[in-house]
Amino acid sequence: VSMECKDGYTQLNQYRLKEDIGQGSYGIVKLAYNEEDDIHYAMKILSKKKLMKRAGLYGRPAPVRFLSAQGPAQMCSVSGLPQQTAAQQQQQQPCVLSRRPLTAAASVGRVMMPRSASAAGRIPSSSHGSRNSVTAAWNERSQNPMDQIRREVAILRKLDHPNVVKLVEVLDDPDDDHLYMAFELLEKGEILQVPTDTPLEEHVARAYFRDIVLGLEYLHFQKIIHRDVKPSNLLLGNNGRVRVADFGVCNEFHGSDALLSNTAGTPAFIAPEALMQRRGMYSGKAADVWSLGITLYAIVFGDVPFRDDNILALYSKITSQPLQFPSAFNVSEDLKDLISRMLTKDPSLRITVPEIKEHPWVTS
Ligand SMILES: COc1ccc(C(=O)/C=C\Nc2cc(OC)c(C(=O)O)cc2Cl)cc1
Repeated sequence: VSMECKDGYTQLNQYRLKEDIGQGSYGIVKLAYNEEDDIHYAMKILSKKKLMKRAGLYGRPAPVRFLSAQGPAQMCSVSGLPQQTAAQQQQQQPCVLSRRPLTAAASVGRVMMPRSASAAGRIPSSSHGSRNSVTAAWNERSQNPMDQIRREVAILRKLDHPNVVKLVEVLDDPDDDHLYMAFELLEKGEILQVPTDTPLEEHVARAYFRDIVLGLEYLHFQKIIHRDVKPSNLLLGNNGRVRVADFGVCNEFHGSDALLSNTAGTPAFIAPEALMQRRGMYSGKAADVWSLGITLYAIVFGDVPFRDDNILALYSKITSQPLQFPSAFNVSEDLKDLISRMLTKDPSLRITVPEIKEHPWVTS
């Protein structure tokens, strides 16, 4: 992997890295021009050091930071959480968990709550929320983040479906702190930035939704739970087709469903059963359906159904607040019926992917 600068651009083997086109808890995504085939790709760039720090396995633990698209990262004291603006919450910007106990789950962006964290977000004193809770979370998935990345790459390599992103190449130079993942470029990017005053019309939402359901059905068939379905992980190509992206917190399972116990994903999209006080194991497939329901609601109404600047209030709404539709929108009864069935709080009563495929709104 040779890195050099050519008139301001970074050259990475045959790829010329250009502007940033994506950003998230994982790192950044840059537009990359491949000089060998004269084609543009999406180059996801991960920092190994950052990954190791996040897992508390490398040097000083990363401080708890809230990276928001707007302002600079603000340090937050462990005792209290900074009030996140709703927009920041929606920016789904990441929060980096440190080894130190969090009084409440970080409200913005994707969180990996150690198994021991209760819905209150407070990590019970018994676990001290120190290394053991973070490594408890990682143990659930793997000993260290490089294994996690290797698993993510192994999963991506085996996936081949029109509604799942296509990993083309991985560039990993042991001497370079960065890991590069080249994906086929989906030229139009995220299907919708939420919140927005200009949500999708029903027929557009239906076309995208059909693609996403087929992608999710394929993942579940491949025994993978995505665990972070949300608009920013749904990418649109010039051909009008949508692909599911970002397998950074996905789970592989054996048998007919994953039985999950930790909490992962983006707060506004996390299923109620994953947040219950005395939660047992819960179905991975049903939790993906919930996130898909929040996503469908958001692309049609322009915002998520449950939102609060305070993470604990948000979790309380997700688990207890009845679903409401904004009266200002005139959407079909079929669509409201489908969303209601996907956002049924009891996972055992929630609609399943096969049933979604047969729903009148999807087939109409
Ligand atoms: C406006 O034009 C735009 C065209 C393309 C993009 C774009 O591609 C953004 C993110 N891309 C990705 C992110 C991923 O994870 C977080 C993964 C993955 O790990 O699966 C794969 C891809 Cl491709 C953005 C704007």
